[in-house]
Amino acid sequence: MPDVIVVGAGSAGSVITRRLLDAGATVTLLEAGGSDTKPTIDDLGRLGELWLSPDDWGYHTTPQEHALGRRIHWPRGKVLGGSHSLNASIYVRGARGDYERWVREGATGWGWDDVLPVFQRIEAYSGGASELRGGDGLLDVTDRYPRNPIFESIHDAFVGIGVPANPDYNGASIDGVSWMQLTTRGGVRLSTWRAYMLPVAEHPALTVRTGAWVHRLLVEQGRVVGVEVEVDGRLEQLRADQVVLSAGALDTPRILLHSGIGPAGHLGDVDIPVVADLPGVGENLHDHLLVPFVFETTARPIPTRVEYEPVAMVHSFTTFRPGLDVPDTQPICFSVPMAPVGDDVTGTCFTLQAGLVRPESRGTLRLASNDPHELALMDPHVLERPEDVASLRASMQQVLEVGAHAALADEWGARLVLPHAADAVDDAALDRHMREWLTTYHHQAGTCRMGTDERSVVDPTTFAVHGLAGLRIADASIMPSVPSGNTNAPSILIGERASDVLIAQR
Ligand SMILES: Cc1cc2nc3c(=O)[nH]c(=O)nc-3n(C[C@H](O)[C@H](O)[C@H](O)COP(=O)(O)OP(=O)(O)OC[C@H]3O[C@@H](n4cnc5c(N)ncnc54)[C@H](O)[C@@H]3O)c2cc1C
Repeated sequence: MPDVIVVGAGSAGSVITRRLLDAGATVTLLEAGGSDTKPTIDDLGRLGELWLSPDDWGYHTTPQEHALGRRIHWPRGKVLGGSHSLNASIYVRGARGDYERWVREGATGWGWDDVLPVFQRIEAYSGGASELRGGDGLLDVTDRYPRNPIFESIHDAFVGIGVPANPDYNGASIDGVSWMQLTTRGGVRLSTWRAYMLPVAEHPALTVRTGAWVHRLLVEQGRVVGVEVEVDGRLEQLRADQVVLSAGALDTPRILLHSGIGPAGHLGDVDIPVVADLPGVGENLHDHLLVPFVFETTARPIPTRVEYEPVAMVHSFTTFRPGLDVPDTQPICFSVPMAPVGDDVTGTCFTLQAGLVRPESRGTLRLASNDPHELALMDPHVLERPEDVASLRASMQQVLEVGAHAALADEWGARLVLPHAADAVDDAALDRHMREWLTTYHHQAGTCRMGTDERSVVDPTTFAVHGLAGLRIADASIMPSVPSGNTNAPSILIGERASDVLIAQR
């Protein structure tokens, strides 16, 4: 019998598996997706080709009332490496205040001073080790890559409108405009699957099963004893001493609900017998949001992308909302159009995406039925809270100012083509654009949040699910609230800290 079953070979699950193997455990790693050997995975600039491909779960939200009733596509990695195999590989720890907020939200032991050494342990930072950065971790983090000149001008434009340049947003402060730090090696995507697991792929105590879709947990007398998994259309039962769910913010709660672990009322509605009445499972669903502004360059073309060149290199963190100690906005800039433009646009295009990263709106993930094959109902309630609209509006106004700065408008002849400048004249027009074009920033979190109150799901110290033995959860679902930056590094952090606990308790 294997010691541990880990469900999900994504950002967190790959880390946990490696650390457990190093500590002498026997591990079965179950991954619903397949191998990560495609060139589109290697090359960060081709990430868009992976969306709605077999490597993407291809999820969509329910119709969003405050986004003109649109269903928003939520790509999620269904492949070794998980979402780290189809993301932009931007490495952002988040702000000190994000983790202090986690503590206030009930995640005891997750303050900045607790997490900093773990971030350092993860990183092999191109800038080298310091009292704030790690130099010899398993994951390469680099800002040393050839820079496309359009990004030099975008960076200059941010500085030109008064945003401070920050040479290391993962250092003393997150604030300001920065060159992104990416998880690549030799220019090629480096997921945690590749960094942590490939070197031990032949380990005798490791079994990796791809195409293994876990439907539910096996629970006997309050103890999780294994999983039911679909492989090639057939159901199997696998047993272990411990099960770790690292299936991500959308699939971890889905597996729990199909196991009868969740709000009793909802489970009754979909005819699933209640194993544990945990009202917080599937609650607190939230995400970061983006709104694209596409500019055509009429004075000179953006140099053609070369192989492995990332299409995003610059981002910026600013706090607009009064009373916050962390940024509420993080615009992200692309050297390509990130939304369709009209036939009249013949030049090259870049995109400045306004970004909301301190959302207050909260939604739910629920089951449509007791059939594990059926899409879950994911309703993040985007833009329900007025604070979110205000922050996003401020970010939109900031990127319009950046686009109009001489570094772009004069040097490149940048002109707004989405929305057309004539359609971006007043608040009402910008509000329409926001709701029409809003997309995900891909940072869903919080659906099994850590805490000790009655609506929390996971104990912040042990990673155990309240009231159940034999089960741990370690992925983006346990974040009490999404940090003010991209969620990959915090998910890896969660994987590292969960493995510490599992190893200590063996
Ligand atoms: C398109 C995109 C771009 C992004 N860009 C960035 C970025 O640049 N920087 C950043 O910091 N963050 C980014 N993110 C977010 C970041 O990748 C995620 O927050 C992070 O990967 C989450 O890690 P996780 O371990 O929680 O889940 P995942 O990495 O998603 O891992 C979950 C794994 O579980 C598997 N799984 C799910 N259900 C089952 C099941 N029932 N049975 C078996 N296996 C299952 C999945 O296939 C997957 O491999 C992006 C995400 C996406 C989708």
